Amino acid sequence: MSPTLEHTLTRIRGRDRQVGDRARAHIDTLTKPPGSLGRLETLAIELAEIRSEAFPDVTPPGVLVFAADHGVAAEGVSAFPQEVTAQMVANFVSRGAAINVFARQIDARLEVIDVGVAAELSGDGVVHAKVRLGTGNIVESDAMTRDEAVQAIETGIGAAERMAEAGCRCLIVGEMGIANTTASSAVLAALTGREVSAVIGRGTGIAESRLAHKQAVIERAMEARQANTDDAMDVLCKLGGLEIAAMTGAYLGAAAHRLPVIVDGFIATVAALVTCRLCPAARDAMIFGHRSQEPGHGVALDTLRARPLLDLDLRLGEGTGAALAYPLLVSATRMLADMATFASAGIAGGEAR
Ligand SMILES: O=C(O)c1ccc[n+]([C@@H]2O[C@H](COP(=O)([O-])O)[C@@H](O)[C@H]2O)c1
Ligand SMILES: Cc1cc2nc[nH]c2cc1C
Repeated sequence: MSPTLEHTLTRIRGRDRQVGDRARAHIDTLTKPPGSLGRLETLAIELAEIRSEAFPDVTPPGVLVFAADHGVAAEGVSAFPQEVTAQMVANFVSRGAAINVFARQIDARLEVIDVGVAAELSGDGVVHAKVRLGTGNIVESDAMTRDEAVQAIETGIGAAERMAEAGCRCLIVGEMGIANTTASSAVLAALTGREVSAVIGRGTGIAESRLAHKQAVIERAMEARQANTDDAMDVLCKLGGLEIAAMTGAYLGAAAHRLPVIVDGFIATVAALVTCRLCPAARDAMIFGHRSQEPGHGVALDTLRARPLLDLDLRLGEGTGAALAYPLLVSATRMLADMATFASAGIAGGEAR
């Protein structure tokens, strides 16, 4: 049994600033001009604060990929058919997807979790936690009920908990779901009050000429669903997705376990925004891996006051951008733990000290 959402929310504390101060003081004794390692220094301090350890360790990492389908795919909002979600899950299982390659590169434990793929999947290599066969088409009905959203969130919490119990010290969270940029844009527009035109993009690569159709679909869905924009849970249920809900749970579970969690691209960041509206303290465990090409990602990042580590023009999802950013976290912790100090190396301090 996964821990409940209610219980997990009570366990989330913010960062440990005292430990951060100790890490900062130590960094200022290391053999380099003060501040010269720039954002690697702030990253090391953030990791110390999240882990509540002056010398944090982020190895080994764990990768969670949540897969689900979206009824709104029927409106022709993606460049790919819905079956691709299930087909990509099979690709994750046979270890051929980009996230498999990058997860191997960083020696990560990887779990693929079916929270709502619109096909019966069987066999090993997938965690079977299907809540339903895809969401409702948000133009016609709510995406899911509140009970279904809570079930998906608790699946995410349970997955983060398994990674913590397996000894993972950092989490990477990704997703797969045809049409999920449509659901994510709808959630983002509802939660920020921004125009739909400011938060949409080409997703898997729809033609520029189909963007107006995608915008109209989202506007119709928002008009029909009338979500309470002050209630992130209502927005998630009416306009969101099962993998978005599960990612929300994984972020909450990570925060409850003091696991730094690297947020991936557009969909993952919209899930991070839902998470922070449900539990503002969960923001403290998040490190933002990269800036996706999807235009709405900038809006989501700005809303969360987040500055991602990388900007590589990615727009894949699966957790790939987060996995690519992970080695920087390792470098930050190694810098903190392994560099010589001015005193130990017998090097004269400069004026700036
Ligand atoms: O992570 C991103 O920023 C990102 C941007 C565009 C597309 N994606 C991926 O593409 C799929 C959604 O695109 P679409 O066009 O079907 O809505 C889904 O499987 C995502 O993982 C992911
Ligand atoms: C092939 C393919 C791989 C993906 N991985 C994440 N989203 C995806 C969408 C498509 C279409």
